[in-house]
Amino acid sequence: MQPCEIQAIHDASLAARLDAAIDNKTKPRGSLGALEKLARQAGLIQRTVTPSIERPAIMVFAGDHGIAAENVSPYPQSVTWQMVENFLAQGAAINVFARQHGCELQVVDAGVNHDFGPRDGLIDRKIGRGTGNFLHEPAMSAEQRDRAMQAGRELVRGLPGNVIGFGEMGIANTSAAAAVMHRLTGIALEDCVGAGAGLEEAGVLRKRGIISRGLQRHADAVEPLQVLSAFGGFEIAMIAGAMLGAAERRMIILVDGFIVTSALLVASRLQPALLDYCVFSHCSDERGHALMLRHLGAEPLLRLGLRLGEGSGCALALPLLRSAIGFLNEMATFDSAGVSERND
Ligand SMILES: O=C(O)c1ccc[n+]([C@@H]2O[C@H](COP(=O)([O-])O)[C@@H](O)[C@H]2O)c1
Ligand SMILES: Cc1cc2nc[nH]c2cc1C
Repeated sequence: MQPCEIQAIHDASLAARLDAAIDNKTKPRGSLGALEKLARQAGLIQRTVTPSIERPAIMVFAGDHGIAAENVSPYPQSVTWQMVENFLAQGAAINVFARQHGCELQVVDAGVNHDFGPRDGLIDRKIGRGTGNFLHEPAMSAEQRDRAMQAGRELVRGLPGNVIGFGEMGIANTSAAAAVMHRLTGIALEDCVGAGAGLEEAGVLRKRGIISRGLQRHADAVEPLQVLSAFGGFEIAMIAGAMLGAAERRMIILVDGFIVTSALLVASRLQPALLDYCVFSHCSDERGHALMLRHLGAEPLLRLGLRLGEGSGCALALPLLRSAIGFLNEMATFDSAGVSERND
């Protein structure tokens, strides 16, 4: 990917003005909890005390994984393209939630093992027909990885709004994400590998054994970009690049579940200030997600036991972001409403 530099959002004087604006609202200080942090973050990202949400979008990136050949998922690989068809037909959970919450949805073929042909509503950025099986070869070449990241970055440049959520669809991508997590964080493999789309415990143990062999096969992959090409998916690489592109444009980034957060693990190693732009929509039920979030110092907004992907958590968190920005812009102050302030 071409060089990029993300600026930290810190600005002491704006932060002080935002804190004063938040504290002057007619409420006990701090009583809007996480919404206050969110309002402050939105203001710092947009460099204003009156942040706004304009044309929020969710981008769902789909890709297939060579490691699926090892039966690490309870579902066949064909579900990836079938779910893409479902997205295009407006029938998936993310279609419902995006509609409900006034959010545009874009579907990107990052590397599905299926020929869709030219299709209305499907953005074709196919890097290949699925990645290589990381048990035997790198998931992708450095050239494919860079092309995927650049494509993600450029897709975001074309968006009209200032809020973006990221989702994914890819059978076996929890195996890719678990390998990336283990290698980049050093967290024990058993804490990184979970049920994915619904394996029983015996299946999870088997999956862990396969990922462990893959990790040994690529023992030399240690730098973030090496780890991404050894184990990652085309959708994971494209999301990593798109996140960097979104932060370059100072957009608010909604982070979904386990796989999307693994893309952030990679991208934030390259540009740590990227984390300033991220809103962590939820903590997934996938085993490693809570630890992944803790590793990033992230506090998720929701804990709903979701483990779907598709960007579903982003759509569900969008109303909370609206409420945070809404209270900052619309609530009365102690002064304007004639309400008495604290005694001290
Ligand atoms: O977002 C999550 O936290 C999440 C957790 C578990 C599974 N998924 C979804 O399930 C698929 C991957 O599961 P698997 O078992 O095939 O690796 C993929 O399409 C993801 O969108 C998503
Ligand atoms: C049916 C199905 C839908 C999904 N959506 C995201 N990941 C998924 C995995 C499966 C198996």
